[in-house]
Amino acid sequence: MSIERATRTPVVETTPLLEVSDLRVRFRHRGRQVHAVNGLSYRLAPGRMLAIVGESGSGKSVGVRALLGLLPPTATVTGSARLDGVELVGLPDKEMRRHRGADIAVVFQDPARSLNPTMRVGDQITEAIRAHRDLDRAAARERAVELLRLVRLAAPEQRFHEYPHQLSGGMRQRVMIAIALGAEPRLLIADEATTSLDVTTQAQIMDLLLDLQRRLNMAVILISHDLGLAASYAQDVVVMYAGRAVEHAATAELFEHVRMPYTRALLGAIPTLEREAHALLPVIPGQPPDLSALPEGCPFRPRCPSATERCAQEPPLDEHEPGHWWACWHPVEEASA
Ligand SMILES: Nc1ncnc2c1ncn2[C@@H]1O[C@H](COP(=O)(O)OP(=O)(O)OP(=O)(O)O)[C@@H](O)[C@H]1O
Repeated sequence: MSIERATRTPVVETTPLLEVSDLRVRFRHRGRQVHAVNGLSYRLAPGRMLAIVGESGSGKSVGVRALLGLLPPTATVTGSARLDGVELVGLPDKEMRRHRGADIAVVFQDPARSLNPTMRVGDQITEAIRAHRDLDRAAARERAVELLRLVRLAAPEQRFHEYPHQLSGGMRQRVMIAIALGAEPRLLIADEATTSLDVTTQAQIMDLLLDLQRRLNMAVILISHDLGLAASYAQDVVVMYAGRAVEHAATAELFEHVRMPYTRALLGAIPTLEREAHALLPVIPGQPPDLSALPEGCPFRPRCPSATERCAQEPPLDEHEPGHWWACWHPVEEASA
């Protein structure tokens, strides 16, 4: 996909670009097995933004790092993640490196740590472009300036020659996005990419991501603990708990017709002031389960007000209503939702 095609009207396609099914990630850690991702399944169509939300430790990051081959050697990944039909799980390192950056790119939370402090930002973008595309240095540099313009960095020709410390946090994150776009990926993963930014800059970066997603018909996965951000920008939402998707639907459907008690607890746990400030770290009474000693049955059971004996058996993630999946024996009734 090229920038030249950027003005193309996005096509709403239903064939998934990414199909994750029964993804599992275990870590060997101090003689124990940490079950970080436990049968995660979801789909993402091209040109859509999917938010993956959940409390800290629910497996959001590990679940996407597994797609990128960015897990340490202590991790074992099983299940399936197909990107445009290509199976990513078990892909040899060399092939994974080819896909990473080229087909899937990622922007992390901390641009200061992701950028090389000793290199001019323009050179870093140029390098990223040349790693994936057969362009000579001059053409790649021209393209780098074009990308800086695309991510709406003011005075891109001048910024090209600057070092990361000369830029603000928001500008650095724009540079990271430019680097991620260098190879024209089909899928961009933003892993808490705006969390360290102030509210105004956060909104600007999110507007930029949304605009790029639409103009380039790119799929975006937004990993966030901020439900307000997910509700404002994403078209689809996956709610994760203890390494599983527990509810999945289009955003409006999910927030208007919450069915999973965990999602409702997440929503209910957001204090109003924080909701307005978009600084959302929901607090639900009780603790998430120990991932090295997961309980039998529904993992939310010990914290769930609706739990019964039936919950000792794990509920499957089923499509109970068209486009709305949940994993619960006792879904929230419409009236009380
Ligand atoms: N290298 C590792 N070895 C052992 N356990 C790990 C490792 N990396 C992650 N984990 C565990 O996997 C679980 C899921 O982590 P993950 O980072 O995906 O959570 P998250 O939902 O993204 O949370 P946060 O919002 O805090 O980043 C956590 O309990 C974490 O401690």
